[in-house]
Amino acid sequence: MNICSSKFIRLKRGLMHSFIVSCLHSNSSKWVEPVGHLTEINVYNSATKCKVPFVLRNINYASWYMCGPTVYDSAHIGHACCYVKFDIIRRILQNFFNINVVLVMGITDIDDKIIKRALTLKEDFRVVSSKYENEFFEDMHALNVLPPTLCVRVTDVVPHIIEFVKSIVDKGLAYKTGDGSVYFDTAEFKQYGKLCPVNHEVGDVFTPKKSVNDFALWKASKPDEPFWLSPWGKGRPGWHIECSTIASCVLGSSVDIHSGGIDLLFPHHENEESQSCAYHGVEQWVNYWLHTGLLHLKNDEKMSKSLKNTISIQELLSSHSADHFHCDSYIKGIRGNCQIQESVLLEKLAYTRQNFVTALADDFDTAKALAILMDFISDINVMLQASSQEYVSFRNPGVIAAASSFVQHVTSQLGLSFLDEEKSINYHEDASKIMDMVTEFRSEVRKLALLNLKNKRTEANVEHNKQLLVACDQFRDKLNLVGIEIKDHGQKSSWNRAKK
Ligand SMILES: Nc1ncnc2c1ncn2[C@@H]1O[C@H](COP(=O)(O)OP(=O)(O)OP(=O)(O)O)[C@@H](O)[C@H]1O
Ligand SMILES: [Zn+2]
Repeated sequence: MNICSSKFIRLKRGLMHSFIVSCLHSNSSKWVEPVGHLTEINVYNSATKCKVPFVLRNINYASWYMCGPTVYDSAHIGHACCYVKFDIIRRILQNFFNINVVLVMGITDIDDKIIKRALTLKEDFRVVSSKYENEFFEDMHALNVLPPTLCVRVTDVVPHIIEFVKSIVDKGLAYKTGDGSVYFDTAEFKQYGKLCPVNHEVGDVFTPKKSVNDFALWKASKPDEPFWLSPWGKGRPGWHIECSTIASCVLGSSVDIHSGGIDLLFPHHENEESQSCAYHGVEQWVNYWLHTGLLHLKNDEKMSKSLKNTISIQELLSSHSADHFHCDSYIKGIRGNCQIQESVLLEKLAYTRQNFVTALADDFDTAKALAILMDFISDINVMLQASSQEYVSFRNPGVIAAASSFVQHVTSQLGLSFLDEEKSINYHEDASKIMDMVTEFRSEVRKLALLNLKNKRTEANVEHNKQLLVACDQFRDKLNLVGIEIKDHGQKSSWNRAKK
């Protein structure tokens, strides 16, 4: 079995040993439990800082908005970490709890960093952003991350953003400054500080903001910068308003899940929640805030494009390790003398099936679910490897096939690259058949040599048979060099892909 080790992930955020019905954190009082369909899942919500029951407003689907990348440079393994984790959660919702997920991703394709990069490269900002957007989705595809249901670029929704900002200004919750920018008035919006407690401090003399917490909804453009015409003059959207507008355009005034790396919790998500509640006139816009931990470097620095300390996704993919287990040769009958305890294995299979899903329902605890699965795999391997010297006449490949197909099914449902290398050989049926024939021919030669050695006819014969066995071993070693592992089991042999 090959499982991309990068996907053995810990999705636990903080210490969350048991489900706490009533959260002790003060934030819980600001969170309103949604009304609707109660699922079996409990989820850690950054809005409550504890696990809460996962309730869908509508049984037919879960609406999910995910902040996408700012496309001014190549994606790195920090992004891989973030999007792979959410991809696994999405697959768990879809494949283990039968929830129809509508996932919307916003792409920041206009921003200070993109403008700066475009100036350096002497390119139009659209050329830069579309290059890195395409590269991002190619990387995600290589990581087996499912594409979003809908992907929306900021530049596609600028008129909607202007309308969104105007509505907040009209409600008296945002103000225009002398340079033609518009700021959200955090002191005026009483719910500000839902995700992260804030002090309402006044602004400093160097900025036109009333409070340090106030943030730009609309930014006046500088000369030579890309701009859109608005009621406040030439400008472009602020960062936070993009996500609120895209998510609201597609998903409306209430969103089940909103996600991103933990670095986005404040101020990005705090600001998104505030301005969206202000725009829609609702108490709560997002019901469940999911955040993933960040990938740091040894010096504790966050891996990020702007710090230029990144490792590319391609580098990661070229060096992932693999594990193997050898059910196929037993099922096919090549490995005959394994000690398979059918009743023990069936009991273990039932236990694993049940506890695997129970772990996933507990805040998508993939670490625990995979530990349960790995335990099961190791039990199978122990039985497969415990070969007796005697030939075992009673074989039970059915139970091994059931165990193997369960493992393959759940790992593929999680999107893990299970049995990839073996699959790639199986896809090439010819290569697989050739290897079967090579192994069969070699075992036939070995068997004859071993039989003749046992009979010990003449000195010359013994020498001759020893040479045949040496030749068989040399052939095995050569195959190993090209990634094929031959294993001898008494008079029979099997083959599989060698460990990297
Ligand atoms: N090191 C990291 N570990 C985990 N997630 C990350 C990391 N860096 C970025 N992310 C997440 O990836 C998503 C896209 O982030 P973004 O494009 O802003 O990346 P970035 O590398 O942090 O860029 P910048 O340096 O320009 O801020 C966000 O949800 C963010 O939280
Ligand atoms: Zn966002």
